[in-house]
Amino acid sequence: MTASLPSPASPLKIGTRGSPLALAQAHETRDRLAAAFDLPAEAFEVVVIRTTGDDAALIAKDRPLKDLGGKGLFTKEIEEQLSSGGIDIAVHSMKDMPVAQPGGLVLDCYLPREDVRDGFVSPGLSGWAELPQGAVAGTSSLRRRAQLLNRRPDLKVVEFRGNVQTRLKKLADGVADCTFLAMAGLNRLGRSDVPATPVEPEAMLPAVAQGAIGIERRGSDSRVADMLAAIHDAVTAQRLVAERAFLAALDGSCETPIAGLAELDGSTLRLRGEVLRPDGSEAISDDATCAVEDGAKLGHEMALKLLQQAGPNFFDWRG
Ligand SMILES: NCc1[nH]cc(CCC(=O)O)c1CC(=O)O
Repeated sequence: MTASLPSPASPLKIGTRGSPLALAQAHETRDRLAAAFDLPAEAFEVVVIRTTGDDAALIAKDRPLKDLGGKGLFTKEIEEQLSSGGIDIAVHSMKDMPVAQPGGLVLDCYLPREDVRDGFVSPGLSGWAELPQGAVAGTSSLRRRAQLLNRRPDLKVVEFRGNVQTRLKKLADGVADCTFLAMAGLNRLGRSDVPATPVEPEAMLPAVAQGAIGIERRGSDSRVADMLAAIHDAVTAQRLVAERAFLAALDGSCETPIAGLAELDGSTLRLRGEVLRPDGSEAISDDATCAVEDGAKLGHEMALKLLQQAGPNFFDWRG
């Protein structure tokens, strides 16, 4: 590499939200870059950026996140800092990222994907089949709510937000009988103490891009582009291309119950997708394969097929 590498005197600035999971992801990114270029950790500076979403979530603790504001609630300030040069890269959970980025910014570097599965958490139980009739599930995810009600219409779902600790406390206090947490988050936080049972994708298809970390950069910054290429995971990228094309064609903001998962078997890509009515009364799904390089096309076509099957008003219905 010809351009100069970061150093303790001139560190590469890594922007992130301040939650424990966001920090863990920023540190993983720093450690991978440091290892790839044989640099000390001090050649990087982790910059915590407070977002409108963080503030809104603090004020309106019991309201669904989707009611708190528009697109990119948790990324706006971070992307502003990236555009203006306050930071050099931004680390994100890809599950929370809109399908398109603001002009001048590029999001095409992914770290190796973690466990994609959701974890079912209910002290003493290993799956929702064991919950008694009418039990209460806590989740703020429209997807998980719709999927669970689709499989167990007798259950009641209540709004459940907050970090891992908060949610476990709510379970202990009896606010709900079970909750769901992404296995990826628990693993990245080293929380093997949390009694989470992984739910197989056949039972609950995960969110698009669940378990994947993406690193955003300025399109004009070729030094950073070269550095990120060294830690980029091509298989994760091929999977996310298909999943995000599926989401984009469905116009999936996080306000629609949508699930999608791509997996590779050699040069074959398998994509599974699901859309649901918010109340879980109906679920439409598809499962198809293609050559790895055709993932975007398959994602787009699968979305159109499901939209056609769903018909008008499918997503409008409020349960
Ligand atoms: N929307 C919150 C969010 N964004 C990413 C993760 C977990 C890590 C991941 O899926 O990459 C979580 C928490 C959760 O779903 O339990």
